[in-house]
Amino acid sequence: MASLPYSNGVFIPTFTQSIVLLASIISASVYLFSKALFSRRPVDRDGNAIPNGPIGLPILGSFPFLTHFPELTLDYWAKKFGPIYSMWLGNQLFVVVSDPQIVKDLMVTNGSIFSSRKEMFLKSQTIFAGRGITATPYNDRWRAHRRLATGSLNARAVDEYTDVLDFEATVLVQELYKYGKAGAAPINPQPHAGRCSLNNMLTIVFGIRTDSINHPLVGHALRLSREFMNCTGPVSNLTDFVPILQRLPNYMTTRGKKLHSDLVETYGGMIKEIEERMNRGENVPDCLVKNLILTKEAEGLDHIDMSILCAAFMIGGVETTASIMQWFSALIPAYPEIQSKAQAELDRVVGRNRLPTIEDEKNLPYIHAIIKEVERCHNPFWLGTPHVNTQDFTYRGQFIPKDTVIVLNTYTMHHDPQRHPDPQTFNPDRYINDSTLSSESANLANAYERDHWMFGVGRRICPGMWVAEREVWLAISRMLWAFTMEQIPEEPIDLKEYDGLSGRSPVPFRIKMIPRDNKVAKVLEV
Ligand code: HEM
Repeated sequence: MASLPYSNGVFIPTFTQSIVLLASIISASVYLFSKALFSRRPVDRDGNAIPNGPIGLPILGSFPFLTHFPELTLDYWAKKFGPIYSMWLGNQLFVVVSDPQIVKDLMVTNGSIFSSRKEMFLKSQTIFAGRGITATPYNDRWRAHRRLATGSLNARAVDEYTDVLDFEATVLVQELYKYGKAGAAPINPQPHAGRCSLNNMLTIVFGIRTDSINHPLVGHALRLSREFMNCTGPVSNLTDFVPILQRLPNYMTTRGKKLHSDLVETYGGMIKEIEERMNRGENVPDCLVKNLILTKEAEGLDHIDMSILCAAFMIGGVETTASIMQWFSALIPAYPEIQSKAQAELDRVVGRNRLPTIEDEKNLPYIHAIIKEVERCHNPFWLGTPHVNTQDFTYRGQFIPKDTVIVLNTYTMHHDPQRHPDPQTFNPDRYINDSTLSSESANLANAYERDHWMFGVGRRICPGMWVAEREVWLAISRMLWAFTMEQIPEEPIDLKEYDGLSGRSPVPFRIKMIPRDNKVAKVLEV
């Protein structure tokens, strides 16, 4: 019997044994990896495989490539793998769609299949506790919430509170004037834009507003929205895709639970106050919460449902519109010639004795174009809010199994050089002949003519887009009417970096907002 090569009880292989051992390990690894790979490329009954895409790492999939600026990685892969490709994040299959016609075919034409949501561990299960219109799967609960949301946000409802949006836009410009010391002091417009959006949502949802940027609710509500944006993101949390991590204590889960209780405490607390006032017979202004309280039995809503629905409004409706105003004010100081052109248009149509109003919008195509271009260049949700298909589906010979997460790759579509020549350049002229509202553009028959994809698509398209467009238009047209916005030479503005994971706004910056003439103080009454 051949003696075994032991030394002090430790196995020391000979050269030949080492080769055999190494070869066995390699072939076992190759076998396991290719088996995993094969099982990760499902096929339909006819043998059609899922769309091609990056291979990714074992267990993690493509997650490690998406941690910072994920939209740039998705864009890179779109160029490599084409307008529809797949990727795995942990155990979850994603299909990334980067072509308007494919988006339309899947999410609009087959909207009955592609309109659900994945109940992500952190966002849906932990923070929203299975409620909240944004994260709810395509079911009766979602339908009820969507009906309630649309009732408060559709075009007709928005007409009814345009005076609120108008008032808050004036307050915004007044505040920028005062805090910027009539152009003498540098100012960061971000918190002011945040309060403008916050007040609009507070009025629509709770029938209240804050009277100053120092009101405690301003800081608190903006912190909650920011925390939500920092905790969630369609491809940001490994916990969502590696189920074992969900059972282990971890920092993100703790943060998610804390955020859930803060949202319920804050917005649920405000709902209770309104209900108490209604029970005492006090006059409560018309608002979403009043409507929810009056219909909660008929709609089968409990306290957590109502709290999370209101939280979804306060999150979805504040950081987003504020973000567009913030990107605008971060970007526009670098383009004095665009400002001058916009101001010439405003002076011609509106004059210097009053602020622009929503009725002026149709006569101010260049302002309209500036806003669309800001939205194209700085969509706060580059990855949108992904949809999920509720049935297996084969599209152009590519299999998309049930429960796949479908990502609308808006970065690639917003930077398609065929649709937007020289796409990295900020150039409002590209929209000068597009007089549509985004809510109208979303319904164009030709998907390639849609202005941009910022509000999502299909049955889950943002129901807040009418209010958002009007609010943003009033704020931006008035800023342009009142101020020349200038960079501070020693404080360059970083437009590449951003804050937030799921919704993005510029990192803090300061500019000079110089009143254009002495009519500004007079019209603003400051
Ligand atoms: C610039 C502003 C806004 C942007 C960029 C934005 C973007 C989006 C996007 C991308 C979606 C997902 C659409 C999809 O699934 O395809 C969405 C959904 C939603 N948005 Fe907005 N939004 C904005 C303003 C608002 C406002 C002002 C509200 C008002 C409360 C709002 C409320 C909602 C709600 C409730 C949903 C969930 C819809 C559903 O899942 O059925 N959003 N939004």
